[in-house]
Amino acid sequence: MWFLVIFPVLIITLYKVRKIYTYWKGRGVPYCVHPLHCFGLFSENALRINCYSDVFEELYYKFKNKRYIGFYNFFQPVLLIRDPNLLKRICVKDYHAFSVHSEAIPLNLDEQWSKNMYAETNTQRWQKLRTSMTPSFTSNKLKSSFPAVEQFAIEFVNYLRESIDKNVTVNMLEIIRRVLSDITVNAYFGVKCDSLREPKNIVHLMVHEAMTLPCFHGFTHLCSRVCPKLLQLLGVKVYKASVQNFFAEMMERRLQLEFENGFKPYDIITALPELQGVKFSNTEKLNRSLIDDITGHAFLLTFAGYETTVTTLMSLLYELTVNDVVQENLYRDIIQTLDKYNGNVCYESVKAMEYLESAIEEVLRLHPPAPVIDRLATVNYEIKAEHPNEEDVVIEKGTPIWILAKAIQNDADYFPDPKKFNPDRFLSKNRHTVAQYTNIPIGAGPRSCPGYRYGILQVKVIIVNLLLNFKLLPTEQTYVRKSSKTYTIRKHGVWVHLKTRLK
Ligand code: HEM
Repeated sequence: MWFLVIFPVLIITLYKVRKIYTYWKGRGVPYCVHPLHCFGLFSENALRINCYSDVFEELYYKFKNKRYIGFYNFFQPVLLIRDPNLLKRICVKDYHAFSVHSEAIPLNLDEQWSKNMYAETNTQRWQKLRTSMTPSFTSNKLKSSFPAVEQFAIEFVNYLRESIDKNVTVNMLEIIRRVLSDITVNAYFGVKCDSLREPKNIVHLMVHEAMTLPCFHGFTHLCSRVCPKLLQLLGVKVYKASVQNFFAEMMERRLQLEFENGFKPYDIITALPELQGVKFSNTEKLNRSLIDDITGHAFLLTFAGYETTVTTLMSLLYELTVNDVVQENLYRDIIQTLDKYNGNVCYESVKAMEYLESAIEEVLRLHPPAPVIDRLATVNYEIKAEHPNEEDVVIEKGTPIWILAKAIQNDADYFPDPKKFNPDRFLSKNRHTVAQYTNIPIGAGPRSCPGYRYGILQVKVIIVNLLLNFKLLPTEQTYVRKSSKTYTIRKHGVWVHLKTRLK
């Protein structure tokens, strides 16, 4: 009896699954077949079998000479882009047809998350947010944020000097996380912490908690792709309620102080459209839903800016530690530039360090914090055949597009000896050799990163202060490679032997 029910259900399910997984074949798009096909190749990541950027790099080389690849993310067909000209069309020329990001987190899971700039699908609301934020990253604004960042970098070096013996080996990951978390909460929430000396302070612990989004991990991640309704039923949010409340209270205090006493940490928050025209001249309590929205934006800035900056710094520290010649070139660049500025570490002198700029560009090429850039087709879009083995393909509205940034940036056709850390590639005399759209660590087009210059400023100031005081030497642990299964950052951190430089 049961058999009569189960058998037809099984046949219908198999038919539907087969229909999904023949989607790209039916369109004449080269596609990948994989042992874990029924969950899409992304399951490798969700099941913690492999790091997703490694999976994509493998695919990139497997489909050499193809401009795009059909792929399945669980039950959803996704188009992977491997050609720089096609990525230019998607992100820049025909931007209007791909103006939003695909859903990293299902939008109906958390209303507050869906309102932030990255997740916003309404292009008019996105434009308003973006326009309000852009002036916060001009050179003048960055210059005004310099003293605060420099102060944290000095504290960082003082801490290293105080807490270590003359020659010592440290894991930089936890220390860097603490410094950058202090810089971040100071900039957006106006709170001053000393997480170096008080690593268990509640604000730092909460930042850490906020950055480990449950939606991106293990079973919850699998559920968010396969059955988001289940997560809705279970009440799973992007951020835990305790974390949300903690930061909302901090934001409320910050805004009260700002509007009552003219206190100004970094005006990126007060520039937000939600706060335009709002009067806070009296002390009555601020509207909670407004505070929640503003906190949501501050969370995005923290999420988008903190983890990417930590990753960039860790990769740079690693490469400098294992490449002594590059480290010494950089040290020389710092000393020689500072000589021209009377030894002053200031916005202008740091900006003038060309080799430092090139080293950061090179580390972002080699280890981009975001290995894949995504878009969503907002209309049906035709990709015309350009090669004999291609057909015209219509990309249906609603199809996610994933651009294989890291794989492109590590392709020997664009960057000779691509795995070599070689900042010279980006010196002004060599820059013309870098082909357009082959290096996109901050994305491309109108939706590229608005805040990276602030992140890079933090990286520069910390590296300058560190190298002026210490030489970075490798130890056995430095060479152990255990990258995280989900992120590009080295999970076990970067072990460095610090040797005090004699002044
Ligand atoms: C080295 C540091 C950074 C890197 C490598 C980086 C990289 C990226 C990338 C790849 C994107 C997606 C771009 C696209 O889809 O085309 C992005 C978006 C974004 N980033 Fe960054 N980022 C960095 C630092 C920051 C900082 C410090 C902030 C904030 C202060 C920030 C705020 C944002 C925001 C708000 C978006 C979403 C933009 C939108 O959807 O319009 N980023 N970033």
